[in-house]
Amino acid sequence: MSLSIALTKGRLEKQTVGMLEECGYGIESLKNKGRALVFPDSVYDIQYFLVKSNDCITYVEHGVADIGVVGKDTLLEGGKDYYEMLDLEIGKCKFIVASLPEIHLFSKVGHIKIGTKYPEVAKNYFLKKGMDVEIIKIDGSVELAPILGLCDGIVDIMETGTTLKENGLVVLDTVCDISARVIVNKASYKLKKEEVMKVISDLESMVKKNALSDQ
Ligand SMILES: Nc1ncnc2c1ncn2[C@@H]1O[C@H](COP(=O)(O)OP(=O)(O)OP(=O)(O)O)[C@@H](O)[C@H]1O
Ligand SMILES: O=P(O)(O)OC[C@H]1O[C@H](OP(=O)(O)OP(=O)(O)O)[C@H](O)[C@@H]1O
Repeated sequence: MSLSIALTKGRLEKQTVGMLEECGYGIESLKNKGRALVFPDSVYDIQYFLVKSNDCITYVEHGVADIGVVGKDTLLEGGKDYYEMLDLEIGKCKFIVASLPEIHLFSKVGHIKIGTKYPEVAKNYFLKKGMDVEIIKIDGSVELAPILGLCDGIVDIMETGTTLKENGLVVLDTVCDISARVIVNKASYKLKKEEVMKVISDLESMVKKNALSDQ
């Protein structure tokens, strides 16, 4: 049976394609892609498509993609109607809480405003802390918001820490680690189990191989 795999384009794309290639998948069309969005595998009966991270979940939940590769950040913020099968241990970064150093966010009295691209993650974090905050949704360059006074602090992704540092912000807490995950449509898991599990186990052996070579 044929498989459809949704890959998140952007930061995760190159490493995901690299892992598939190392597993022996025929991904030449993904490497020389131009403006195409759908790519046939030259070895297996698989088609890949490249989508934005939120859309990856949508395609998998609706069964248009049997399998998806997407960041844990997007999974924590989005829907839940899929199986999360594997941590690819690529695209590693973390969710952090940050602010300007002079804002004592956790001891601040009165109304607290938090800017973020990830309102669900931020809401759940502050709920667990027992803090009542106002969440302000921002679509990008989140570090700008506290500098301009839109909010007191942010919940955002940190990888190297350069963006925070260059904008004079300090990390106050880590919310959780993030990495790319493989998700599977629930019906595909039952109806195409053999094909789906082959992809998962091929990728899993690559994760193990990468972990060994990192030691
Ligand atoms: N420094 C980083 N900043 C953001 N995401 C990162 C970073 N490092 C790894 N990632 C992972 O890469 C995924 C894709 O990020 P990318 O910036 O390519 O797309 P995006 O979050 O949809 O943003 P955009 O809307 O700018 O395309 C994220 O969901 C996250 O899991
Ligand atoms: O710790 P660093 O290595 O500096 O990376 C973190 C930055 O990268 C992401 O932004 P992105 O480049 O995706 O742009 P955006 O803010 O427009 O989403 C994230 O939101 C931080 O701003």
